[in-house]
Amino acid sequence: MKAGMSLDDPSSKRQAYRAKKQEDRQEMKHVKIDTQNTANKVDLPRKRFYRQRAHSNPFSDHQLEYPLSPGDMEWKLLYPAFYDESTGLMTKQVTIADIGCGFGGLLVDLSPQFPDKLILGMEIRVQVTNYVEDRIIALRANNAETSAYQNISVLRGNAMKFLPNFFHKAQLEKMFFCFPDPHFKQRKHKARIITNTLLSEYAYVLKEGGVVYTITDVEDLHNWMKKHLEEHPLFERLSSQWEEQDACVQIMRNATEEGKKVARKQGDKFIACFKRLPTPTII
Ligand SMILES: C[S@@+](CC[C@H](N)C(=O)[O-])C[C@H]1O[C@@H](n2cnc3c(N)ncnc32)[C@H](O)[C@@H]1O
Repeated sequence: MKAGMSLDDPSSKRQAYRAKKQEDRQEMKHVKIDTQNTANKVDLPRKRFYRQRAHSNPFSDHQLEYPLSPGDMEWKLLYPAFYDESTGLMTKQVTIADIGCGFGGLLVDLSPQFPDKLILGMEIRVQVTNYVEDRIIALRANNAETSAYQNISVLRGNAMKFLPNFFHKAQLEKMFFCFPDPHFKQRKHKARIITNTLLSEYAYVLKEGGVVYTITDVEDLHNWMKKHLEEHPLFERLSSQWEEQDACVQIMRNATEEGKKVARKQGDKFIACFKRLPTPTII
């Protein structure tokens, strides 16, 4: 705690809470959960201690850590239960990405739906990423006997800059863009997470037949995302019948914190899903 602060001061309470959580996080973040030890219950993190400005500029030079190439990424630190010590290799690779995962609601709900898939949230804001890490630590520790939530993890990253550093070509099966920042003003549109150039990068890391999921409560942003995806030669819109039968669409509608906020206000939710088309052969 900083000198001159008292514990009655809400900001010092937050500092103390964060410092304690930071300590626990360092200790437990990369730990392989002992499935026999079900005694170590961990409190779920409290969101109010992780408040941060609503927006982080994706063009700023944040101090971000990222691997030089996907082969350099130490995934065993994020998914220790999927690391085979005898071979020194991961038994699975990440195939589902939640881009701008916020407080992690989608990750938590997707986890039991896809127990055999590794799911990664990428989030640019530090405190929000810390919250999700602490949430996953608590869920793993509190469900040690079933080994639940071992398949989800989060990392702090700028998805608009470094995706190909993390993922090989055609590695991903699904990418979620749930309630992305709308950047309403025209001069800010270039900061939107779906643009022509970025779509080519997303197409690179997605496998053929993979799916881009989008949902927003802002109609203008929905039209923008739809237009850019429709115009891109490597994506094709999936039908509303397809959306109706897809389990992820149902989860995405209700799981995320933003989605819940919109539901409370009885706002609209606009959904559009697109399939990654085969890359044409150049003759
Ligand atoms: C409006 S919130 C939605 C969060 C979550 N998907 C949900 O539905 O509750 C958008 C999130 O995207 C994150 N974000 C914005 N730009 C990003 C970027 N370039 N890379 C990673 N995360 C980003 C923001 O920090 C924020 O948490």
